[in-house]
Amino acid sequence: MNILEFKNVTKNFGGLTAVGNVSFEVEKDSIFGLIGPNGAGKTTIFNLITGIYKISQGEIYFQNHSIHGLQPYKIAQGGITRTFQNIRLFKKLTTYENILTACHDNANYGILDTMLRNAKYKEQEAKLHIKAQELMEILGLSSQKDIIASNLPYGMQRRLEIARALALNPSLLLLDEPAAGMNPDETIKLMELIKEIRTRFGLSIVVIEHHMDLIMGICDRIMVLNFGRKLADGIAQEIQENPKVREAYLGEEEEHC
Ligand SMILES: Nc1ncnc2c1ncn2[C@@H]1O[C@H](COP(=O)(O)OP(=O)(O)OP(=O)(O)O)[C@@H](O)[C@H]1O
Repeated sequence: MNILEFKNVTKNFGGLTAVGNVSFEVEKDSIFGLIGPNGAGKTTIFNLITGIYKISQGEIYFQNHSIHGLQPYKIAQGGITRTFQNIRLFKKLTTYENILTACHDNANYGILDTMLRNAKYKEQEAKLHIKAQELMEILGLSSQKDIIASNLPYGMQRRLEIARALALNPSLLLLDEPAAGMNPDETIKLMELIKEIRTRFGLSIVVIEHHMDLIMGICDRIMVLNFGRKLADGIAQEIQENPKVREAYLGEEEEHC
């Protein structure tokens, strides 16, 4: 069963086609990799899925329902959350406060409950704190609990962003270059973490990455974009052996890795 389907999706910015007639499917519970050279259209695909950009042509289905025209907050509430290439955190809040704030998006008490500090409020608050604590532990952030986000090492900030995205209980998680700025050791640990959260939370994941080891090591399927067009898709071995991909992307990237 597919959790996400792109059917002939195009996104134009004036005369520029950032994504041109792209179709692909993401199978439920899988990790799907999105790769391609700079400017290939990868982040535009995330912005189309999350409703930040409106598609010019085609259709996007999430759990078999079109998400065309839905506001970003509706799409997030429906179960798609993401991290960003440029980390977005509450920089002056601590690690714990950042996670707890995200958990509060799921709170279902009203202003009156908050003012009265009644049983409903207290019960919900206790649950949110338990959840924030759990996420902090799973993401390996417990020792950084009271550290202000902007003072965290870069790799920890990326983990914190993932924790915040998970706080919204997604069924599809979009990770935009989660290993950017990480050293090889941090990248290997992140690979293990992504696999673990997929299993633990029963998630499907789409990941954009330039680190080929990470993509090839964790993805069930990979799609390669080049100049907004789909160049190839398949399992890691098929992608690695595809001469068009090697020419357009891998050869160039191997030099950087
Ligand atoms: N809001 C926008 N307005 C105009 N052009 C845009 C906009 N967003 C993206 N583009 C253009 O669309 C193309 C694809 O950009 P996109 O950011 O999706 O690439 P990418 O594959 O994510 O690149 P990178 O690996 O560098 O992040 C680029 O030419 C970019 O300049």
